[in-house]
Amino acid sequence: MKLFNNNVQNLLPYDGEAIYHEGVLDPIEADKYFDIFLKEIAWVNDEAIMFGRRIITKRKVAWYGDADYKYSYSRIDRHALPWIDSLRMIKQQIEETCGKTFNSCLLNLYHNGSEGMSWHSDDEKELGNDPIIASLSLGVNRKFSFKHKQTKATVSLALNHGSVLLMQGSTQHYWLHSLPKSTKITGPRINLTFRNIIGG
Ligand SMILES: O=C(O)CCC(=O)C(=O)O
Ligand SMILES: [Fe+2]
Repeated sequence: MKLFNNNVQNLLPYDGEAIYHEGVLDPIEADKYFDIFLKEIAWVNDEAIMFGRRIITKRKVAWYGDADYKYSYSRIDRHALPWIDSLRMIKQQIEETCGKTFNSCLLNLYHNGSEGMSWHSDDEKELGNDPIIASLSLGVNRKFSFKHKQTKATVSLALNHGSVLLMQGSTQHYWLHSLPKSTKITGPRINLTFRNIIGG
């Protein structure tokens, strides 16, 4: 495991901080966690209400946390499951590496490039004013993009196997982010976003 302090560089030109750390997990460790999470996480298809209709996504999700937090987005209430050992271990490793603590984790499973995540900000009130989000990527490398809400400036990067992207400061106020779909991508990816739910 690498420490975070070397070569810290903000990818965003203004109005937020996004710091990318390659190789936080070495490939063998990252492979191990990918296999464990694929098997052990209680994956479910995500639901959202759009234009008054209930949509079921192909992407799978799961949400774990310290307590039975209620968290709402896309107009659906979700309840956190209690941590399992493998998640507790990786959470501790991420916390030590980035020097922050987290009380919940939202996981995403993208089976292939036909699944992605559209433009959004993680700005739900449960996350507090300037949320700190640590996003661990496992599996195939995928493109990730930011777009500024006013200037429309974009910043893109690859999120590689075993990397962590830290988003903090005013990022969620000013920037949207997305995981674009790509027909070229045939393999699966698991993403863990560690967050803090305030006053859950
Ligand atoms: O899969 C990713 O890297 C992005 C996930 C994301 O933005 C989210 O869960 O809010
Ligand atoms: Fe997000």
